[in-house]
Amino acid sequence: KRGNIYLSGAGPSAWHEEYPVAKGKRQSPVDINTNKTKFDPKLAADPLTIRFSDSCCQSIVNTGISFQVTSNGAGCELSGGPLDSTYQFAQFHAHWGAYLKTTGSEHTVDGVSYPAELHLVHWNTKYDDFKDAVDKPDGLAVIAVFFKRGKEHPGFGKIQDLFSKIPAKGAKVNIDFEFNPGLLMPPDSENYWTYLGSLTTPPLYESVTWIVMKEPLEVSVEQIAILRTLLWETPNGVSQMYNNFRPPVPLRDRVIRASFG
Ligand SMILES: NS(=O)(=O)c1ccc(C(=O)NCc2ccccc2F)cc1
Ligand SMILES: [Zn+2]
Repeated sequence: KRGNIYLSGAGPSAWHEEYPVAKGKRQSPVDINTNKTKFDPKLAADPLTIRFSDSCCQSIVNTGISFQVTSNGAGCELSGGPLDSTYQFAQFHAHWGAYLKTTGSEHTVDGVSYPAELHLVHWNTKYDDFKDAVDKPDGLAVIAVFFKRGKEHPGFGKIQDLFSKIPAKGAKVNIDFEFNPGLLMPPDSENYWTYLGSLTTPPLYESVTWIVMKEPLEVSVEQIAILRTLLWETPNGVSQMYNNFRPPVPLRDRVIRASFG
């Protein structure tokens, strides 16, 4: 169906036709070549401060290209590290691959994909609101957490239990239990890479300071499979949602900094 940005036309490789910025200087995602990242002691000197609260997640919606847990941001703020101001949490969603495939994440590390990638989206509070911030060069900060197959993650499972309630694009339910997005941070969230990039879906605004956690979060193989039980529209009708990721694009004239040596 026309509406599916990954499956209509030639998919991500055709986005530049409608969104010329797709071939811009600070697009995302990128491959993180660990031989070319640069340790920046300033990132360690001013540690990233990630604050989440138990009461910040209001609802979960099927956006037609992922699930999205939306927050009013109360008590959920990000500052320090590469950031020059305070960013407020707005939502988290994910991107993933297909059954029995190793692809799925958007960022890759030394050319290697993870099966899925979580994005925790924050907006710069120097702007009035998310919509005002979304297209400014310093408007957004997104924490990316890779998922890897391992032990079950009961916390994420509580969110996945809601997937059956949002079967179609636009479907939305309230989250009536406490869920602290901090549960989705990897055990060690001091080690990260950071670079200036963009939204990874149209309109691809070059407004994101990316903070990519080095350590992946373990979830079970079943939980990776449950991501694909969400549904989306395709040219052949409604089907399981998968491969909702943009592959890496050229780094161009950027250096990815590391918070660790
Ligand atoms: N995958 S990601 O890089 O983390 C990403 C984060 C947020 C958006 C978004 O808010 N799009 C809707 C949107 C776009 C433009 C203006 C307002 C919007 F709500 C898109 C991609
Ligand atoms: Zn995303």
